[in-house]
Amino acid sequence: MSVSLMTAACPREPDAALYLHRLCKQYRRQLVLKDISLTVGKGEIFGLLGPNGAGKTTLMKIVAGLSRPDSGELRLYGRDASGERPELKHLIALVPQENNLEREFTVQEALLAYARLYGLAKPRQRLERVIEEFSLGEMRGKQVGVLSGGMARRLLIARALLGGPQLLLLDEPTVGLDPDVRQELWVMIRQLAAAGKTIFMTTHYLEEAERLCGRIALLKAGRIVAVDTPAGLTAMAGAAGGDRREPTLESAFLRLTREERA
Ligand SMILES: Nc1ncnc2c1ncn2[C@@H]1O[C@H](COP(=O)(O)OP(=O)(O)OP(=O)(O)O)[C@@H](O)[C@H]1O
Repeated sequence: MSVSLMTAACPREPDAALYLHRLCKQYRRQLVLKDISLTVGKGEIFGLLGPNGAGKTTLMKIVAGLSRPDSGELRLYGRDASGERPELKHLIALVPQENNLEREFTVQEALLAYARLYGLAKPRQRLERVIEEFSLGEMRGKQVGVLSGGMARRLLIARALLGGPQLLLLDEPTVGLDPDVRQELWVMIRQLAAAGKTIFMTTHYLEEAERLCGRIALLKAGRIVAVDTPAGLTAMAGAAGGDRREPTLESAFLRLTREERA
């Protein structure tokens, strides 16, 4: 099957929350990201999918400003973000895959410490706002180390929102969580997007991507092989034929990301 790069209802660059053009990243001699071009509109829930080692976390880190691209363009809300960008610091927040909360702190202390570390104005006011929005009131005195996986994840997202970012980067937000908690987080993510936040997320759960994401980019060995809606990607797999079963996002994922191995 030949792979075409499809782009469904791609937002125009001036309106974009995130704009990437021919972005490349190399680690030692390995080219990890190759000519990544992508536009994510404001308020979108956009999924970045791909097999292990495809480059998802590397791309997340670059967008978050934790790593620099070697070449290419990166713009956030119309502003250049490929180099030093202190003025964009509060526009964007990354919720990492691993729980990096200080276990000895209480929920309240963890939030306050973060607000102070990032020099946020009115830290107590911000703290109270996220505690209310994330229903953390009963947990505020609890030690972080005793929180359930779901509560810790909720706290990580609340912490990321303290600075009022417009673009939220979620790296595998529901990994290791039970189905109930996962669904709770989906509701929360949808509410954030409905409130105007842009969500750029990675996940290995195709059902999650299908339920949450308006559009998905499939990354394979550092290259984007397709960008489309979940339905568009599924249809692409169906159109390729060769399989009598009903096409699914999973079959699309497997086809498109296994292509060159065949
Ligand atoms: N700091 C680093 N130094 C050298 N190579 C790295 C570094 N970080 C990542 N890589 C390599 O870059 C490639 C992409 O890794 P990355 O973690 O971005 O993939 P991923 O799609 O997030 O994978 P996963 O789904 O397993 O989390 C891999 O080959 C990895 O070994």
